[in-house]
Amino acid sequence: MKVIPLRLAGASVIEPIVHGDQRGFFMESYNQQVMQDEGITHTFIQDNQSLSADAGVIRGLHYQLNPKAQTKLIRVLTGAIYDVILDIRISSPTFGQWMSVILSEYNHRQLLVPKGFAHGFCTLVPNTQVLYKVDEYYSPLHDRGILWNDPTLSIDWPTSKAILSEKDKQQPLLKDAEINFN
Ligand SMILES: Cc1cn([C@H]2C[C@H](O)[C@@H](COP(=O)(O)OP(=O)(O)O[C@H]3O[C@H](C)C(=O)[C@H](O)[C@H]3O)O2)c(=O)[nH]c1=O
Repeated sequence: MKVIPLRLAGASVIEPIVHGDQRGFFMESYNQQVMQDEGITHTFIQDNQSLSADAGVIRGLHYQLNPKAQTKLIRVLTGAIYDVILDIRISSPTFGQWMSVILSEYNHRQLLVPKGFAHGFCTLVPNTQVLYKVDEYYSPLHDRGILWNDPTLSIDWPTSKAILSEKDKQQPLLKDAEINFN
């Protein structure tokens, strides 16, 4: 497994070892000991899965407030996503900065998103299934979001049609969002 630190401190791309043969492939999509050996010591306690039926579905930008903030380990089972993370750690030198990574069933890449980041993705193909591990349970009371097309962020989402939940259509701008990350 290869861990590639990203320019937003704490975030990494993880590239698992893929064993291909004439049947297809096998990979250990998650191995706690291997992760710990790479310094990724989170204890993930919940697995999530979403299916997006169409390309252009945008889910996010979401986060949970402290003390229920979540580290997320994201991968794509089928399809492909343009995954976006936004640094919302108030004292971070990269506060308000975002970056994107393509995760797909073909590149097998995973994205480690630390606490203190808002997360979202845009599907690139129909029937995209995203799996992700989190190290804190879902807490609706602590669930927050930031508007996907906040003009101060100028996230260049790869879609002109943005299929959104009603909740995500009404998320606050970053300047109005409730944030409690140092
Ligand atoms: C996140 C979550 C949601 N739910 C319920 C709440 C709603 O009734 C339903 C759909 O939730 P939501 O619309 O928030 O799902 P997404 O828009 O896919 O949001 C997720 O995808 C973005 C990209 C993220 O990074 C977040 O982790 C997560 O919020 O599932 C649960 O029961 N447990 C959970 O852990």
